[in-house]
Amino acid sequence: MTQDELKLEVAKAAIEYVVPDTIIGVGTGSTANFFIDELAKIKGTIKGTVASSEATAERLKGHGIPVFDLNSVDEMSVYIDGADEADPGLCLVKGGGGALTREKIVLAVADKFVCIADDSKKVDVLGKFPLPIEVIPMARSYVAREVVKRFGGEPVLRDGFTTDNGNVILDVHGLEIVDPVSMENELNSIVGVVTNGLFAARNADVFLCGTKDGVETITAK
Ligand SMILES: O=C(CO)[C@H](O)[C@H](O)COP(=O)(O)O
Repeated sequence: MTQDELKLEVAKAAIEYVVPDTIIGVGTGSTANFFIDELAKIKGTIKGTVASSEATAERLKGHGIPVFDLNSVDEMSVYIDGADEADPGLCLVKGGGGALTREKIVLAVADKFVCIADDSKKVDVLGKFPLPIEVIPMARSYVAREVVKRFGGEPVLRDGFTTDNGNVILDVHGLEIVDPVSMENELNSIVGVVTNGLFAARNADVFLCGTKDGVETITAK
């Protein structure tokens, strides 16, 4: 099975978690795109969606799926999104597509987080994938120095990339992430950091993991 076939399988499986007559939070990335295409087939059963990026909003609207401004939404049954890494406790690294901040905001409103990914994203310890940090542009050098001072690693500016919020991304290579919750909180306390790609303080509730033997449903250990 190709990676795209695995992504399609988890996207289909995620449809089971779509609650009729509610608003659904939708993530960003290639796996989320497969989910959007599946959601289009049952669009009449939901009230609508909130998108975690401009790209996702565009794809949803292209299918004729209603997209609400988060400020007009106070209840969301589920948030469905991909990940770059998932550990056994379902703490995640996200932000490979640069949408981490809006993803975290949309997730904050949702009752449940269903992560969808192929099994290449399953890891024992987070940190092989460079950790994205969204940073206010004028603070990038300061934040990079602080990250190295506090955690080590090598922050690299994502060249030519601006987030939907007008900010830059530092991808931190070579981090040893032993305590994802405390690292997430401490990184967020550095002035100039908008947010970082650790989804640990609020982790996934369910991980639908695409394997060659089918979709494995994993809940946090
Ligand atoms: O966090 C993300 C975007 O900011 C994505 O969920 C993550 O990068 C996974 O993407 P893909 O499904 O394309 O592998």
